[in-house]
Amino acid sequence: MAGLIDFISRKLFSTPEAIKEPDALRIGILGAASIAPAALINPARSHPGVVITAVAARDRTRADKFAKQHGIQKVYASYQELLDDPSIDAVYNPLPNGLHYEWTLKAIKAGKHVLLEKPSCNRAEETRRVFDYAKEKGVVVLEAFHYRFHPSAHRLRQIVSSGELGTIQSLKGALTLPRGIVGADDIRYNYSLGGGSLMDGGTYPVSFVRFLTFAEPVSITSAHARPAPDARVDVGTIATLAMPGDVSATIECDMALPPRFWIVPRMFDMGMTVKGDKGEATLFNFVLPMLYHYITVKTKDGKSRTEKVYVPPSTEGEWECWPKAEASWSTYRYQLEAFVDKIQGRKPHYWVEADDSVKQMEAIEQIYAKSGLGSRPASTFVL
Ligand SMILES: NC(=O)C1=CN([C@@H]2O[C@H](COP(=O)(O)OP(=O)(O)OC[C@H]3O[C@@H](n4cnc5c(N)ncnc54)[C@H](OP(=O)(O)O)[C@@H]3O)[C@@H](O)[C@H]2O)C=CC1
Ligand SMILES: O=C1OC[C@@H](O)[C@H](O)[C@H]1O
Repeated sequence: MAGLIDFISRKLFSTPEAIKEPDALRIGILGAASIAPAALINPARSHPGVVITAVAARDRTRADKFAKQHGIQKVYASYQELLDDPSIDAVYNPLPNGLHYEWTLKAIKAGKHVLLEKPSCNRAEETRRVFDYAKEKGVVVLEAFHYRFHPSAHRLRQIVSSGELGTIQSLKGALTLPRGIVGADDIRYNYSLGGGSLMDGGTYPVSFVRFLTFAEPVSITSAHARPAPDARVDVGTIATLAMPGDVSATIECDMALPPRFWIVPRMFDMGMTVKGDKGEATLFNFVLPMLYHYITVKTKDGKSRTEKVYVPPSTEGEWECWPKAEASWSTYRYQLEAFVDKIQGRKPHYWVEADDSVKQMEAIEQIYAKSGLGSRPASTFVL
């Protein structure tokens, strides 16, 4: 999946290499993770204020190969060695979910800012501790919910908030992948590493529902998990969240949707539909909108329209502090812009606040509790 995203980003959305500023932020990567090129290395190329200077992997040969492939100068054979390098300002943590807590705390202890992959941790309590510690140490930590930095997500929220759809009644969002994309040995199927579909794709529709409604679930009405061979791991989950004001939100995630009627292959679904008493709006592909997306708005007076929002549609109102983006900017490029702005004391165009990340994990844990699978294991790491 990450390889596919990376290939498409490089082929279709590569942006010119920027001339780097002398005081560019030096970022190191913890792990030769598949998502790192798409989420950080490629976006960094066009950012004048960022240089990817180091990578660490548990295996030196793997780190060497990764560094050579991506033109990264320094290589470390352990994550701690990279954290001990005083020339590194910030780290990207794309480790398996169950290691996010430990290595983010260690990075903060080393005085590094952290771009932390989603989901922030296995448990809300761990997320809270991470952000409290970051505050104490005066460093920036950002949960990498990249889709939220792209203008398409904000445009849908603007439509919902404008009242055009009337009183909101329901939302339906998904991130489902057809069978064959995620291998059986993938970290996503490993319970002790924080695996599970809800922890993976499911975090997106949960996060987007919370973003669009400016609210937290009042309760979880229902949650059904389709178990993996390790029954503590969900291959897929479907849940209904009761949101304030009688709004019902259905979220679906799946890492291996079987073909329909055994033969008809399934498509990716990364959409969100919001229905109100005056109309409805759908954002097709809210997760990776840079590849392709559209927003359709249909109102009960018979009108309909389609919008595509690759760059901020205006320079006024809520768009005022958005960067001068190019249409080729990915969600990750927008996210990197905000991460650097925050560290360098500028106002980012959008930010995922600490409390938002904590509440996100609370919602994930509540859904797991309702499905009967329970939260992913708490980290045993003590700082
Ligand atoms: N924002 C986004 O769009 C996406 C985010 N993600 C998130 O990024 C993270 C990584 O995902 P992905 O890149 O697909 O995963 P990978 O399996 O490709 O990478 C995980 C990395 O973790 C390291 N690692 C450390 N300990 C272990 C262990 N015990 N078992 C396995 N790996 C270990 C490995 O590093 P080493 O090189 O040292 O061996 C590996 O490179 C997850 O949190 C996931 O949710 C994933 C995809 C998309
Ligand atoms: O963007 C994504 O889509 C597919 C998932 O497996 C991945 O972890 C997620 O971040």
